[in-house]
Amino acid sequence: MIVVKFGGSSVRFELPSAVELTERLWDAGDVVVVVSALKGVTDALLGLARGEERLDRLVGLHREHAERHGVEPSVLSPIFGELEGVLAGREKFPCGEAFTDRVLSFGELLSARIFAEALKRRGLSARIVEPWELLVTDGNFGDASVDLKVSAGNVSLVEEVLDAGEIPVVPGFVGGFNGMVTTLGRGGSDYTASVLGRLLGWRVLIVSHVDGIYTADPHRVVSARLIPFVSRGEALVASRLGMKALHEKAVSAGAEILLAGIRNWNVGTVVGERSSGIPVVVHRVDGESAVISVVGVDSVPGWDARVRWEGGVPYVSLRVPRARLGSYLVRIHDAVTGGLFDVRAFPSRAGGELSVSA
Ligand SMILES: Nc1ncnc2c1ncn2[C@@H]1O[C@H](COP(=O)(O)OP(=O)(O)O)[C@@H](O)[C@H]1O
Ligand SMILES: N[C@@H](CC(=O)OP(=O)(O)O)C(=O)O
Repeated sequence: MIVVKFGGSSVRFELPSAVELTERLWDAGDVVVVVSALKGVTDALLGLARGEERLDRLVGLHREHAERHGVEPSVLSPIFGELEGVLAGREKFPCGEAFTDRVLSFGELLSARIFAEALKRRGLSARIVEPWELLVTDGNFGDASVDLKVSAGNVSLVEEVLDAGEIPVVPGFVGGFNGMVTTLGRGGSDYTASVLGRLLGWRVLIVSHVDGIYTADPHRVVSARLIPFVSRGEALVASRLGMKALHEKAVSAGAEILLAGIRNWNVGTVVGERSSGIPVVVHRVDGESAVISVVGVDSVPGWDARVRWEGGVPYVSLRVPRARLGSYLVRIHDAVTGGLFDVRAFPSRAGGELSVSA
């Protein structure tokens, strides 16, 4: 039994693989699917809410995506009709933030519809579960937190779908508060999955373009290596300091999280009790400078930086010019991993011990 979450890159660029993985997991046991909006769509919806984006571009993008994957585009028409109504009725919302959140929620609603239809095309039964019915939030528009106690009472909405032999497809990133839609913060679909994992008592599989958590962003540091086990404390600090592979709130929700790549389905990292004791180099941009932090160490050889602690996890941070972020990342990564980190001493991925199964 597993909650599987597909990120924006996976649903936009690797939909057949995501659907096939879901089918394999479903063959092995119960599955709940959580999807993000197609990559780039949440930003486009933000533009739409601000009057800076055209609706027809979004309609075209989704219709084309549906068609490419054998899904009849007209299934999306009622959702676009609803979005048009929302855009025309801005004054009905109590505040601008409530309007924006409602508009943003359409990205996940559209991708869930396409995903559910794609599952049906493979002969599987699937049903969308309304996320605002399932996850009750604190009403903090744009960055809402889920009330776990209250939401626990709604898990039956997922169980009913499973009992009917159907795969529940839950649009991520969205919850509800007093009849209004609230979003859970950018990147918040991980959080949706983790909350569902916690409420159901199931493990969570986060599937994205990367196989797991690396010693640094693998798109920036070619020598970065996968870390098989990352403790919740380490993951929390790393995501808070800018590590993009996993949302901070997803870690806090407390479920055991497996991270896997969409192309090979290998589980590269497990986030839970265990730690591999390997540092993670993370970064975030802050205006004209960038802050590089190394999580899991109390010093960086050759750099004068003060150690800080959070939840028993040490880390050091260094501010560098933004324009030189790339070269600093490589230098710092190699300084902290070079001596202590013999790649051969660690399995390159936890997949050797753990396979993706429900
Ligand atoms: N330490 C890290 N380990 C793994 N990925 C990282 C790390 N730091 C940043 N990232 C970034 O996190 C992103 C997560 O994958 P992505 O495919 O963008 O997610 P999604 O499927 O949700 O769109 C990758 O683009 C990767 O470059
Ligand atoms: N679509 C939302 C939520 C999300 O989690 O997306 P992704 O899984 O693509 O990071 C966002 O862009 O913020």
